[in-house]
Amino acid sequence: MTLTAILEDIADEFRDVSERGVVANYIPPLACVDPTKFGMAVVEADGQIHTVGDADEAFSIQSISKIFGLTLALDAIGDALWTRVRQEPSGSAFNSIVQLESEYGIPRNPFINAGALVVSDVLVSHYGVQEAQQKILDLVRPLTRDAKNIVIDRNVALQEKETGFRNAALVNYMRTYNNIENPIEKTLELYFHQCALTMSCHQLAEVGAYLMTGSWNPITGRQVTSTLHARTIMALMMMCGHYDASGSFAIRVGLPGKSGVGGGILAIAPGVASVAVWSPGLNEYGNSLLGTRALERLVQRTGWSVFNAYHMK
Ligand SMILES: NC(=O)CC[C@H](N)C(=O)O
Repeated sequence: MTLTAILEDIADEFRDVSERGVVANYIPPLACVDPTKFGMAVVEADGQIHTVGDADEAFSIQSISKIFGLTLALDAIGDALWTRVRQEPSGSAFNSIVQLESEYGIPRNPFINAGALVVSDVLVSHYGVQEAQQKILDLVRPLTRDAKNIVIDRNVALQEKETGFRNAALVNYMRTYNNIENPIEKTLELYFHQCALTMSCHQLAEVGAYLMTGSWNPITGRQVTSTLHARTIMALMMMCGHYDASGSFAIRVGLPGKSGVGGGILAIAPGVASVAVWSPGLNEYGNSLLGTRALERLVQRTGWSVFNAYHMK
């Protein structure tokens, strides 16, 4: 069976499912997204792409953008980043504050909100708010064949700013431990704008393909980061990419993955495929309900889990 046929099977299976999770409602524009949307895109190692459903419709990638912020921060300051954020799973919700007090304002990892806010603060110190936003766009846009609607949605960023009290609390709290260097408004501004990156599954699978190859984009041949940074990012995706559901994602799907509250997930089969899925309804952990199930199905059909011993046969 071809990959395209497998994707069509998966989309067929989920088309009429009524239990689709709940769209994120704490960021007003995300609350209006149609929960029946479903798209999937797979880029293979040779750059070939397969898509199904709403794979060309742009959505808010939210926390998936933390991958790109982290890529830039590692390239900017290297290992110095790890003095300000750790490399360990948190076992708590994406927006949790509880560990910060007993751990002196040092977040567990760069994929929970507190950690991503530190990454944003690093980028603000290094580039300034405006230039850092441009750096993020300049990182992702050249990695896809068609980047014209990859934008930062200012309305999403603004509306999140107006309701983002929890993120403001996290930054303020870390500042009391001197783990935020800039005025909190600046760090938050970059964070909200980064989260408001908008692209389709088709584009996201192409943009993420530099992780699949271990550092370069298979479409353009362009080197994106170092192999060490790509490996670090994927290890963190495996351990922390789905917050307090990262363990069950690793068991069910077995691929490094990163979710966002817009309902997207980017998952990487190293050396094999870069996969993006979008279904806006979320489970209780804030990860796409059907997106996770679709990835689980894909791996059952292809054997792509990194924990499969099939390649040893
Ligand atoms: N998990 C997510 O996608 C969270 C991102 C969102 N912008 C927030 O900070 O709450």
